[in-house]
This record gives sequence, C-alpha cells and structure tokens, in this order.
Amino acid sequence: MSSLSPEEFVKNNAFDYIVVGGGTAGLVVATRLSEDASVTVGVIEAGGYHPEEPLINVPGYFGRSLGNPTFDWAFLTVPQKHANDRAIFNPRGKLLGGSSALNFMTLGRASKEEYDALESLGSKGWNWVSFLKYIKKSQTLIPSDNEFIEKFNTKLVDGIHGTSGPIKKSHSPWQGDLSIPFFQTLQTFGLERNPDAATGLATGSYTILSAVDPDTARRSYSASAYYAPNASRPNLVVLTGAQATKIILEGDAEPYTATAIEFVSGGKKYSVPVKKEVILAAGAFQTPQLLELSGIGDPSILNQVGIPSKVQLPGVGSNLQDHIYVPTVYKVKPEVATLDLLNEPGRSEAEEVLYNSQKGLYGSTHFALAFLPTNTFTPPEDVTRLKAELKNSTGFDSTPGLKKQHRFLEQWFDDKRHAQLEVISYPGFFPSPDKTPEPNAHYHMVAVANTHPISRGTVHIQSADALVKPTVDPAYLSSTIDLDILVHGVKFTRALHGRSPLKEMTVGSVDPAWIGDESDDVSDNNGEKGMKWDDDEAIREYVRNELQTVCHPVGTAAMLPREDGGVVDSKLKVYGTANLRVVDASIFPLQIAAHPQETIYGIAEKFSDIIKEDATQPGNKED
Ligand SMILES: Cc1cc2nc3c(=O)[nH]c(=O)nc-3n(C[C@H](O)[C@H](O)[C@H](O)COP(=O)(O)OP(=O)(O)OC[C@H]3O[C@@H](n4cnc5c(N)ncnc54)[C@H](O)[C@@H]3O)c2cc1C
Repeated sequence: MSSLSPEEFVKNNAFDYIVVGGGTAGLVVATRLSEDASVTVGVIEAGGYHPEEPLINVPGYFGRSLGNPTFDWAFLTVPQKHANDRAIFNPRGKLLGGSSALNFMTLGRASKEEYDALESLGSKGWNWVSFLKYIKKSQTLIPSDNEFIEKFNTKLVDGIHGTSGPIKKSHSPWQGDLSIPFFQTLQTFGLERNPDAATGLATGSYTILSAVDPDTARRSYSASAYYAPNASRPNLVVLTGAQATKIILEGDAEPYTATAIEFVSGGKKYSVPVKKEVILAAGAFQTPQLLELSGIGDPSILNQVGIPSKVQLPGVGSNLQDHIYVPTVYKVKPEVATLDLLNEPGRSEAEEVLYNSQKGLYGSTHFALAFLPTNTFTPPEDVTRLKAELKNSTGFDSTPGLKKQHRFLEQWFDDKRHAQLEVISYPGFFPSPDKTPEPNAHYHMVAVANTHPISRGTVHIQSADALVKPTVDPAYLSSTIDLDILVHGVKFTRALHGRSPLKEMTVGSVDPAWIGDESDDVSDNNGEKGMKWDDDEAIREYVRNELQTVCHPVGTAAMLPREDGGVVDSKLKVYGTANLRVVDASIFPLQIAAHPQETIYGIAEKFSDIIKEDATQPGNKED
C-alpha cells in the first residue's frame, strides 16, 4: 500500500516500527525493515509523494524546486552576525525522499581517516571498513564507456562501488568545455587528478558521479530507488502530509519508553501507538526539534517554552556544522560550451525534446569538483598562522566531545591527504535571483566552500508549538579561520583563471570584478570600480556578503559518548530511552569533507542491520 488517510493509518493497530520522516535515511530504513514480512513499519512524512514530478526527476532541472513550498521547508537562519546580519536561505526537502529529492545529486565519499575518526570518537564499529560495506550496499554503479573514461581520466577502481544496490550512480554524459581545462589548470597548482575519489583518498580533482539512472535519465533517490519498488508491501505503510509533533515517552525515570507518536494532518491531531521502536529521521534541523518537543534536551532550553524535561541531553541541537560556499563568476569566450547555451533561442525547447530520448543537457548534472589541501591554495606562512589559531580557538573546550573533534581538525589542517577547500566548477551562469547574465555571454561559475568548518552553531525550538519552525543559527564564520580559508579560496579562483589553459578561455572577472596590478591577467576592469586582489579586508567583506549554504547541516544529535555531549550511542539509540533511535544527518558528530548523501545512505543501511540484529536478541523477540 502506498499512501492512505490518517484515520486508516492510526487504525492499523500499533506498528512494530514507526519512522518519522520519509526522507533520505528514513525510507532506506523503512524499506529494509519491511523486508521481514512479519514486522509492520509505518512512516510519517510531512510532505507529499511526487513520483512523476519533472522538477524532481529531471537532473538538469536541479535547483528549480528550491523555495517552492510544495517541496521545500525553506528554512531561513537567524541573522548571521558574522555575515553582515544576513539571514541565509536553507532549503530542506519536504516530500517523500526528503532532501535526496531536492539535492544536486552529487555522490561522494570522504577520506578513510574521517570515517575512522567516528570509532576513535567512541562509536565502536563505525569506521571506513563498515562504511565501505554499507555504502556499497546502497548503490549500483553504471560505468561510463571507455571513450568517456579516457577523455575524462576517470577510471574507477574495482570492488569499492556497489553493484546491486538501489541508488543508481553514473557520470553525467554532458560535461561542457570547461571541466578538462579546470583539471589541467589545477594541476599547475600541484593538485593532481583523482580518477576515483571513493578509495579513501578524497583529495584531488574529479569528474563527479551523480545519483542519476542513465537508463531513464532520472534522479535516483530514496523515494524512487528504495520506496517505489517496494510500495506494494502490505507491511510498509506510508502516511504523507502528516507532521509529527511529539513522541510520547512513558516511565518515571530513564530509560523512558516511546509508546506513541502524535502528529497533525489536515489541521487535525492524531496519535499512533508503536510496539517496538520509534526511529527519528526528520533531518538535522527537525530531529532535534522533535527531541526537544518530547522533553529530551537541554533543560534550560525546554524550560523557556514550558516543556517539562525528561532526559537531560545538552547535546541536542548543538554542534551544528554546515558547509558554506562563496560564488565567483568569470566570463569566458562565447565559443566555450557552457549551460549558457540554454539561453539561445529555441535551444531549451530542443533540449526538452532530446531529454525525452534520455539525451542532452537536461539528462546531466554539471559539476566538476576539486578538494584541496591547504598547501595548494594558502601561502605557507598563513597555513602556519591559521593552524596556530586553530590550536588556540575557543569553544572547543566546552565539552569533551568538542575537545576530541578539535584534535582531528588540527591534525588534518595541514595534512596533504585532507582537504580544507572544495572548488566547484559550474559551466555557466549559476541561476541567482538578483543577478542576470549579459545576452549571449558565457560564464564559468566557480564556488569555493570550506570542508571542515570550525564554526559551530545550534538549532533549537522557539515554541512548544511543533508547527513553529525551530531557530536555526549555524553561526557561520563565527570562527575567523573559516573566513580566512574562504578568502584564500576566493583569491584562488582569480589565480586559477590567470593560468593556462583556463586563462586562454577567460575573458575577464565578473564577481568579484578584480582590479589588479600589471600581472593581473583576469581583470576586465582596468582601473575601474572593482576589488584589488590583495585587499584582504575587501575580500572578507565579499565573503560575508555572498556566502551561501552548501546545504549539508550535520551534528545536531551527535553519535558520541553521553559524557562527551552525545545524543545517541553507537546503535543510534537516544540516551535515556529504551526504544527511540535517530538515523539521519544529525548523528554525524564531525563534518566530512564530502557531499554527504552517499555517507547518509551508508549510515541508514548499517543502522537497518543494527536494528534487525537487535530484534533477534533475547528479550526483544516478537511478543
Ligand atoms: C538543495 C540541496 C542540495 C544538496 N546537494 C547535495 C548533493 O549534491 N550531494 C549530496 O551528497 N548532498 C547534497 N545535499 C545534502 C543531502 O541531500 C542531505 O544531507 C541529505 O539528503 C539529508 O538526509 P536526511 O535523511 O538527514 O534528511 P532529509 O532527507 O531531509 O529527510 C528528512 C525528512 O523528514 C521529514 N520531516 C521533517 N520533520 C518532520 C516531522 N515533524 N514530521 C514528519 N516528517 C518530517 C522531511 O519532510 C523530510 O522528508 C543537498 C541538500 C539540499 C537541500
């Protein structure tokens, strides 16, 4: 059965498991648990189900659903003190599939050491080897043909990609003219090509793999890959358009038992009982919100809105880490093939037709990526200065867990195996509400993003009313180290366009509009209004004014020992409860230098096995 009315959902007797949030991780777990026909699984999802929606399915339409209330929660942060008080837009998927339906489809892995760090931080069994096993389980690689592999130097390593999992993984067939010169120019800065960044060494430049099924040229995501093929299972029951408001916890002391979920649908309140476990998968903003609404969190936060505290866990909603990017734009010669081609009369319509036979620009996502260690984009004296600042940075001594994270951040900061900057090459004028491309001009948008943010923020309830969004304060740039890394990144984009072969394709800089000295090869502003390449304060201001989120929030219900500020243990069970677990981006204690969805699929697959195994333990058998 696919979807049904709330009345039918609650009449279903009690489910064995209820998953709150049918998003990226939630649907993996619901699908895996319902493989056992003897257990019943209910899913409560606030958004709708849109299996045939082109805005979701067509890879080349990525970004078009953002801000649309049918698909997007559209969070806004509180004004960011260190970003000139700007409130930053933070999209989050509000539909079956969650953010995997809205995202830009990049699949990627972090370095081996970043996964092993989880085990060192206290979570036994969470390491590179287990991630490799479970990420593989989640995906099927559809290899490119030899011509593509040779042209883009992208021969993948056998044995490390999945061959029979639900999510389809492929290279985008259309790459434009900029990606190879981008890679070649990066090599002049000492950054090598990494033909396969999934081996545990994730630095270098590479042609991305996307969550796209090349046979259908459609997005492959949790709703299409996990749920849809199994939607007819009678023991998997999904309720859409229903927002969970509270988990009912019974007992007088820890461990409390989750016995039911309250939710709202169509303006009416409902309650549905659960027999075995409640699994929270509402994402990095709303999982902590639901925990707090249910009496789990920092008592001082709960008291402010009159919620009685049950389990004291100050880590709930803290430790928020996000990747941020700063866009830069360069004009390139009009003969360079970029997505600006779509502005030509009739081209977009022609591409729509091509797409119907799974071809052309709309069947592709369009990024080439590079992950840079500090030595490739920061002068040595600044690496030393920033590392010293990192050593003395405050806030990391506030909990033992943060102290332990700090050790890794320090260790990785000047390690050539670890990236501190991501450089994203987008062939074209990246859509933006307040900027317009010149007619017939072609562009190269290069975004620079930090990979290991030092800033830590929070997400907390501001009301006992579950329908009021939580307050999101990522405290972007509260660490000046994050700011300085991005300043070096912005400068790096200028240097990049001043070296061959990109130099020969570049006409000039647009954003920022550089003015420079006689060695400035990329300025088209000769002495006019613009930014001097060595005016660090002006570049800092540019970063504060332009930064956006890469949409990768993690860490707000961290898997760490309780005494270290953790919220869940290594079986993802919420401390102080008997049967409440969390599986989503919020459990990741330390941000990874990668786009997270591949890792989140791995977490959800591993967690499904943990739950299945726990269910076979004596005392947990079927009643
Ligand atoms: C615009 C955008 C672009 C991105 N690009 C990439 C990319 O290219 N590559 C990459 O790896 N990652 C990308 N990401 C990040 C990645 O998609 C997310 O990190 C990941 O999908 C999060 O998965 P999750 O399971 O934690 O949460 P989600 O997938 O967001 O799932 C949470 C679900 O819970 C539901 N929910 C929330 N509250 C409630 C409630 N109270 N009751 C019922 N349901 C509720 C939501 O509606 C949602 O369906 C991007 C994200 C965005 C938003």
